[in-house]
Formats: sequence, C-alpha cells, structure tokens
Amino acid sequence: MTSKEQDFFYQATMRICGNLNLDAMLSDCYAFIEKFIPTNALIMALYNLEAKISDALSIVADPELDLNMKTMPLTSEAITHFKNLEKKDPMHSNFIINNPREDPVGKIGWEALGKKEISYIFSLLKVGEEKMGLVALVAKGYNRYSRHDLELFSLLRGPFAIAMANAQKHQEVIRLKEILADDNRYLTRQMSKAVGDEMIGKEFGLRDVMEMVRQVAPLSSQVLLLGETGVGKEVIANTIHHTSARSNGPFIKVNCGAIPESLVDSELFGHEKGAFTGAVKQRRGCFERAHGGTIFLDEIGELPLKVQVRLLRVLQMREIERIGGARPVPVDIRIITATHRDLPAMVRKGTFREDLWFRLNVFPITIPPLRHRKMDIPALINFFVLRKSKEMNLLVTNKLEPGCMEKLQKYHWPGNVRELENIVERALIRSSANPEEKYLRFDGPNRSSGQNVAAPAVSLASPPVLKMDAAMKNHIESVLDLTNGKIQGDHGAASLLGLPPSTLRNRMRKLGVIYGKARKGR
Ligand SMILES: Nc1ncnc2c1ncn2[C@@H]1O[C@H](COP(=O)(O)OP(=O)(O)OP(=O)(O)O)[C@@H](O)[C@H]1O
Repeated sequence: MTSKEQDFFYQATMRICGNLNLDAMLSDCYAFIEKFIPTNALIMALYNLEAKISDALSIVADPELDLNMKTMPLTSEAITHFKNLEKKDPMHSNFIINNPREDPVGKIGWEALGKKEISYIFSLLKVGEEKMGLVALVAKGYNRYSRHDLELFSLLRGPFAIAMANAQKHQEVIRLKEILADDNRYLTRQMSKAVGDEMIGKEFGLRDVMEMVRQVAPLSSQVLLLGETGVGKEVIANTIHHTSARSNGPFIKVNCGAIPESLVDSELFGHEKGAFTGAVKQRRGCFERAHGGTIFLDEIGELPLKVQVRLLRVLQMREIERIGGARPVPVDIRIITATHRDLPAMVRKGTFREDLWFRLNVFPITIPPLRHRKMDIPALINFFVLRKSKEMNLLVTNKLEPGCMEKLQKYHWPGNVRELENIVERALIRSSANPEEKYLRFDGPNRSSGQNVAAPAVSLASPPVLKMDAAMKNHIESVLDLTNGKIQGDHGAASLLGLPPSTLRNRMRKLGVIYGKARKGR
C-alpha cells in the first residue's frame, strides 16, 4: 500500500467504524470517498440467504441521479451469481460494472436502479453465515471506473463488513430494548389491574384518604403511608403512581422487611461487577429500575440503620451509588414509603434516624383500619366474592348466609382488608367443595397469621345472633353516621340504602332510630 492509499484507508476506516448509525456513517463516507473515486451514490444492502430477502439498509445519493430509494439492489439471481463467483475465487469479491446494459449481473442492478446511464463498483461483504451484504458506489455515465478505483475501494471491504455487522447488532439491541420497554409497560398495566386497580371505599371509608391522594398525586413529592397491616397501603401507593404524571414509568415495589440484611444494599442500590464475591455481573438496583417512575418502599421501619443513611443521601442528592461503583448515578424517582410501625417511637429508641424521619414525613397519609370504616365491608365482600370467583373459575356463587353481614360488621378485623379477603376466599373454597351448601358461610377468621394486634372482639365462630330489627337499626345508624345525618337528596341515607326518604323515615321511627337535631347532639 502506498502512503496515499494508507492515508485513504485510515481516514475512511475512521468514518466507517466511528458511527453505529448507518445513515450518518454513509453520508460521512460519501463526502469523503467522492474526493478520490467518482461517486454519485453510496449504497449498503443486506441479503438474508435463509429468508431470501434483500434489504436496502441505507442509500446516500446525489438527488440528480434520481435513484428509486425503495429499490432493493440485490436480487436472488444476483446473489446466486456472486456466490458462484466467490466459490471459484474467494478473493473475487470486488467488481466493476462499467456498462451494466451488457453485463448479465450488472443488468439486474441496472434495471433495479431504473435503467439509468450509470457505472458501478461494488464489494460483497460477509455478515455471519446466513447473511450477505453489499456496498456499492454508483457514478453517472458509462465507463467511469478504473482498475485503480477498484483497488482503492476494495481496501474498504473489511471495515464496511465490520460496520455492517456492528450496525446489525446495534439494530438488534434497539429492537430488544423496544420489546423490553413494551413488556414493561404491559406488565405494569397488568400489575395495576391485579393490585388495587379497583379501590373500594373511595366514596365512603376512604373518602378523606382519597382527597389527600388527589392533592398529592400530580406532584412528585414524597408520600408516607401509615396504617395497620392489610389496610391497603399498597393499593393507595399504586393509585398515587397511576394517577400521577409518572404513570407511564415503572412502579417498583420493595418490601424492605423481606430482604435479608446482607442483601438490602445490593438490592436497592445495585452493584458493579466484582464488587463482592458472587457479583459476577453488574446489576441495577431498585432505585435505578424505578428511574422515570415511582419506587414504593414498604415496611420502611425495617430498614437497617446503615441503609437508612444511604436512603437519606438518595433523598437529598437524587442520586445513588452502586456498591463498588466509583461514580454516582442520577435517578429521577418519586419515593413513596409505608409502615405499620410507630416511627416517632423508633426515633426515640434510636432505631430509626430522625433526619430520615423528617425527610419522609413530608406528606403523611394515615389509612384508617377496617374497624373504623365498617360501612365499606358489604362492598368489599361483594368485590372479593366477584374477584375470587373469577380467579377460581367458579360458575355459580352461593348467596351470603343470612345474617352474616351483621356478624362481619361486629368483628374487630385485626388483619384488616387482607383478613377479609382471606375469609371470602376460604368461604368460596369451602362452598365449591360442598355443592349441597346453599349459602356462602364466613366462619373462623384467620388467627394464625401471627399479627401483633388485639384479638377479635367477637368470635365469628360463635356469633351473637342479632334480631332482624336490631340489625336493620344498626345498619341505618351506621349509614346516617356516614352521611352526617342527611336523609334526603344526593349522598343522603335514603339514596344510599335504595329507599324513598319517606319509607326510610317511617322505618326509622318504627325502629327507634334517633335522627335530626337530636342525633347530631348525641
Ligand atoms: N380499598 C380496597 N379495595 C379493594 N381491595 C383492597 C382495598 N384495600 C386493600 N385491598 C386488598 O387487600 C389486600 C391487602 O392490601 P395491601 O397489600 O395494600 O395492604 P398493606 O396495608 O400494604 O399491607 P401490609 O402492611 O401488610 O403491607 C390486597 O389484596 C389488596 O388488593
């Protein structure tokens, strides 16, 4: 190679291999090569030998040449011809076609390119076993290319083959990335359907909670969810995420109490390859995975003190550091935390950092226990009966056992909504196993769940049997509490109970339900 050729090779290779975007690479090369070889178009095409399809990957052309950009410059006849030539002479991979009308192979390309008065020069590229590529220069007019042009252009065959293979891999990575992003969106949607897409009690027992959710959801502020176990903290976190501007981003849930202490750091912050024994690959942590969305840190009170320090740093700096990492990684996340523990008491005991508590306690929302919103129980039971019957593929569902609603309303619900959900599931399993049963019976709440709460006030196994009138009176009173004594009109007790106001008043008089001013004064 002469020094001029070496310089041409070096400069061209820098352009060919310096850009994964084929269009940008070809434009750059075109501008460079035309200074040395006649060039009015530079084409890169790929032929899939197995699928027998040809794909013009990219074309840069002088507009005056008026090439049909959609044309596929490789045909299966041409490929067969080239393969035969290559078999005879493996080095024979660069061709000049100065008069395409009269060349059996050239004619195919010439016709494909619109029968223009052109010459061309091309190199066949090997791209793996099943694919074959081609890079071609086109010049206006016949007999434009010399032997020297061919030698110069054929120097670039190797770099063009590498560029094509890299571009292929790059396109594959982009394709897989799009599939992953699409899967992620799909799974996030599915998850939101599975957990809390439907929330019962929005208008009743959770009305105040929902008002706070409505205020805070559009902002990116931290939210701290407080409440006993099973009250629906995850459902609320989900609702906040799905009604926020981040709803298209990921919603990553982490149960801080369920990760072994030795793994918390790596789970949350990720690690670099080789950061510790067993770190064979780089791994992104939950904070990084939540980028652009929301991270829900459940059971925040269980976080070890040393991890609390790192969490504080995330809250202050909005960046994380992977274990073994040398530089911080910025993260754009909303943080929702939840706990059933008394964090101020933990702060006093020194098991929870005070500065972290101040940072987290920006917008606390307390979700009331189920025993304080018993008016939601009928709707919740209805909801779980429908949902669980569907999940269990039950075609017919028995009616509720008469009187069971009063029994359930009297119960203390230490395990809250989760306990109620479990009881419904048990009742459905039992009833599906006993087809002769007429009713759905709810007996025996789960007391083996190990929840550290007061024992049920009323055992469901031996419920006090309420007389019908007493049950009705209780029910009307709880609805009146809910409507602040309002009987008539929108959201009045009569419309909630599905009765005309006059009928309700009559019934209240008969049952001795106090109403009006007397009730308010109680
Ligand atoms: N208002 C609601 N409407 C419908 N389903 C609910 C509601 N509240 C809770 N659930 C259901 O009850 C179960 C427990 O709720 P969730 O997991 O949100 O409680 P939690 O307060 O986060 O519990 P823990 O403190 O144990 O993590 C879930 O299956 C959830 O779907």
